[in-house]
Amino acid sequence: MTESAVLLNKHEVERYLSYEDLIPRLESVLGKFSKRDSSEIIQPVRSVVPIQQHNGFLGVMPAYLAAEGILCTKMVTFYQRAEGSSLPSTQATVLLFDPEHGHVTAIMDGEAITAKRTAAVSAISTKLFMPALSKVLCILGSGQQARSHYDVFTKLFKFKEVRVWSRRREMAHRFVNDLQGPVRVCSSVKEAVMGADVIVTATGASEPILFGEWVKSGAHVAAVGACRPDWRELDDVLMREAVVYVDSREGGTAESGDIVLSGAQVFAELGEVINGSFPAQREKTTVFKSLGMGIQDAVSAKLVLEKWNSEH
Ligand SMILES: NC(=O)C1=CN([C@@H]2O[C@H](COP(=O)(O)OP(=O)(O)OC[C@H]3O[C@@H](n4cnc5c(N)ncnc54)[C@H](O)[C@@H]3O)[C@@H](O)[C@H]2O)C=CC1
Ligand SMILES: O=C([O-])C1=[NH+]CCC1
Repeated sequence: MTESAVLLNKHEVERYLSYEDLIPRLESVLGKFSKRDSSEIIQPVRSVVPIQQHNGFLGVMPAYLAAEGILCTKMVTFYQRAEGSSLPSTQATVLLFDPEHGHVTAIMDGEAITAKRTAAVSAISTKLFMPALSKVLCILGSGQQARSHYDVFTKLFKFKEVRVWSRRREMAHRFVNDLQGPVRVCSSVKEAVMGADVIVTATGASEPILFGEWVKSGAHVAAVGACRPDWRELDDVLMREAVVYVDSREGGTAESGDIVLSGAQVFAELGEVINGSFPAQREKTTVFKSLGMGIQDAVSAKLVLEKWNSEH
């Protein structure tokens, strides 16, 4: 049956996936997921195969959303690349299935889905947790995630200043040269984050780069990197002093070095705030620790296929 599957490349997926359509679908699915009704949503924690010889990992991320009729899996590889490598560190393919009969209905690029849905979920966290009258956005990292976060954050929020730091200054300049709006390149993480209201960490770091002593009280940190239980982006001080939210409690406690190694307590899932079970503690310093979820890929892929169907 796979010969009838729709094949969509990165360019097509990018064209069909808009943040306007994606954000409400993600809010809805995260809220439902956090109710833990297994007759509605089944999504195990990602299975990860380490590729030790090559500093990489293969993750498999299945999800079934019964009410929406979505059966999906993403296969994603993520590698720790040497400085200066031009290869993407995150690459992915998404398969959609017909849940009734089990055949594949679509095979699509997952890089654009991963970039956009991760940034969209961080934007949802930011809408809920950032301090009122936030003025300064800081992005740590200058790769795919940094770019998608810049795009959606500057689209949705009105920051007066945007700063970027990258471990190689020339990469930060390259990042800024590709953008329309003004962005200040900073020479250190400390310079970039001091006084920032919203901080995005989207790096391949495996040791802390963001220290609590630099983070303004009440700021919101959307922490996207360090998706292995022995990797860190944030230090113990930040993790223990902030109110910590996650996308999934199971994912956070299995996969996040920032949570596991700091001993920080998870306050709530993002979906638990969306569905009203837990409050958004906007007045406190908050960390949203994102690991990525199969349900996020599933609703994104379904949206892409719907758009494609509407044109064919
Ligand atoms: N939470 C989620 O759902 C997702 C998380 N990720 C993670 O987000 C991070 C960024 O991913 P991409 O933007 O796709 O990667 P990328 O390779 O496009 O960008 C990585 C950035 O991190 C920087 N970097 C690498 N090693 C570093 C180090 N030791 N210290 C400081 N900076 C370092 C690079 O210079 C680059 O700016 C990765 O850790 C990746 O695994 C990726 C996809 C989804
Ligand atoms: O959710 C995702 O696709 C990933 N999270 C960490 C690396 C890839």
